[in-house]
Amino acid sequence: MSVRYEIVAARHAERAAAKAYPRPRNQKPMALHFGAGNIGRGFIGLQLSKSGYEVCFVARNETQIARFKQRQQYTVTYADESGETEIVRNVTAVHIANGDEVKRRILNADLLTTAVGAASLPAIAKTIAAGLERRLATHSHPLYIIACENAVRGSSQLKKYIYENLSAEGRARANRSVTFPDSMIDRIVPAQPGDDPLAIRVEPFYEWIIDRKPLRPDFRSIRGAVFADSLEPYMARKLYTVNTGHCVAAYLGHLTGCRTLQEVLKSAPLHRQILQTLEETGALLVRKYGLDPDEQRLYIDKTLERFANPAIVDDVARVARSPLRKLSRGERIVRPLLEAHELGMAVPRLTAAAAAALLYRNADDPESLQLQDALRANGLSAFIAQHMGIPARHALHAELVAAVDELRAHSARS
Ligand SMILES: NC(=O)c1ccc[n+]([C@@H]2O[C@H](COP(=O)([O-])OP(=O)(O)OC[C@H]3O[C@@H](n4cnc5c(N)ncnc54)[C@H](O)[C@@H]3O)[C@@H](O)[C@H]2O)c1
Ligand SMILES: O=P(O)(O)OC[C@@H](O)[C@@H](O)[C@H](O)[C@H](O)CO
Repeated sequence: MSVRYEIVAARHAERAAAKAYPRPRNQKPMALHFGAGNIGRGFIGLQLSKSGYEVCFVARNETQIARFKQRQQYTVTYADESGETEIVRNVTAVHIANGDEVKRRILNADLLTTAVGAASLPAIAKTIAAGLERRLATHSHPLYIIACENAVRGSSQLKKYIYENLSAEGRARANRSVTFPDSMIDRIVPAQPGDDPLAIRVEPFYEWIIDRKPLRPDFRSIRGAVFADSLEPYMARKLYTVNTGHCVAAYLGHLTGCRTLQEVLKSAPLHRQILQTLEETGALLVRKYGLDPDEQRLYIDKTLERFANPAIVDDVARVARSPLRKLSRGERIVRPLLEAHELGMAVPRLTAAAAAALLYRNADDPESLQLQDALRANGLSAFIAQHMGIPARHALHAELVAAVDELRAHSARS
């Protein structure tokens, strides 16, 4: 193909794309969602479809993509006594490696969401930037990009990765028409057994809180989402209760040979330890983020009930996954440890939970093997200082080392 032909073809494509806006009134708004995994199908796709969007998943699994294209719908079943099932309609999918199709979808999207795992944001940012570059050269229709990950200010993180891959002109244009509201999502969607690659089973509870500040009047509301002027307290409450509690349950449960969260919560001593840890982080949330103590107590009780939900089977391995991420400084273990310490609050249970995380090893979890390799190669103290960001001079450092020693001694005895 000659260079001249390519230029003419590209201009033709851009002119055709420019005509796509404004979109005909009868056409549904379009959402492009990266990651057709548990939360993508079990929460984000469902809410977007209910909000009137046509949803296209950007996925990696060929079988799943073929089924999406063929059926254009899938089912979500609620894990409670009702056993109710909803049909999610107006969905399709495209493979992440199909660059042209992904770009075309980005060109026409009104909303772009992600649920790929925080570690995959840099990788998908490249793909999104390539699509944005083309879109922004063509039209300036507003686009909202919301990362729905367990990550602090995930959309802002994604924005940074996308901007690193945009040209200077692309960045200037993106500043005018692309908005990245941060959000917090909560729904337990365990790994799904079964033959159907699309059907999904979810707990009935959900929370999706979106930062209201950057939204303009053109933002199309999302069914079930709540808009908050300050995301921080909601984010901290969820991270330090649901995710810290989950971690404690999974890492302590793993040490005692439990395979599911349901099994862990049935053990009275483990249940007590999880509760006591959440009382520590709860006290921190009340003090630092001004939460109401009674409401926090109810939130903790509800959270433990959700963990124990007998209508789902949530593997310890899923909840414990990626311990290097979970042991990093801004995450669910170290962040509340440091904040509590700064305020002079004692957190022995949380320290013990951190020790359990440090001992986590599962042959199927590559991060857990890296963690154990790092501990073997450089020692516990170096890991606590370098990876967890708690230097040797910090009082918590010695407390953590002591907690790990105690847990190792205890494991050796039992
Ligand atoms: N499952 C839950 O209970 C839950 C609840 C709240 C938040 N989250 C968060 O949602 C995110 C997704 O979690 P999940 O449980 O759905 O995980 P999952 O493994 O079920 O789904 C992730 C999906 O992203 C896809 N993916 C990963 N990297 C990709 C890439 N580079 N390109 C294209 N696709 C890619 C995977 O193929 C997979 O389908 C995580 O950030 C998680 O912390 C999960
Ligand atoms: O997804 P992760 O690995 O960050 O954390 C595991 C679980 O704690 C998490 O997925 C919860 O189920 C979820 O955050 C509930 O909303």
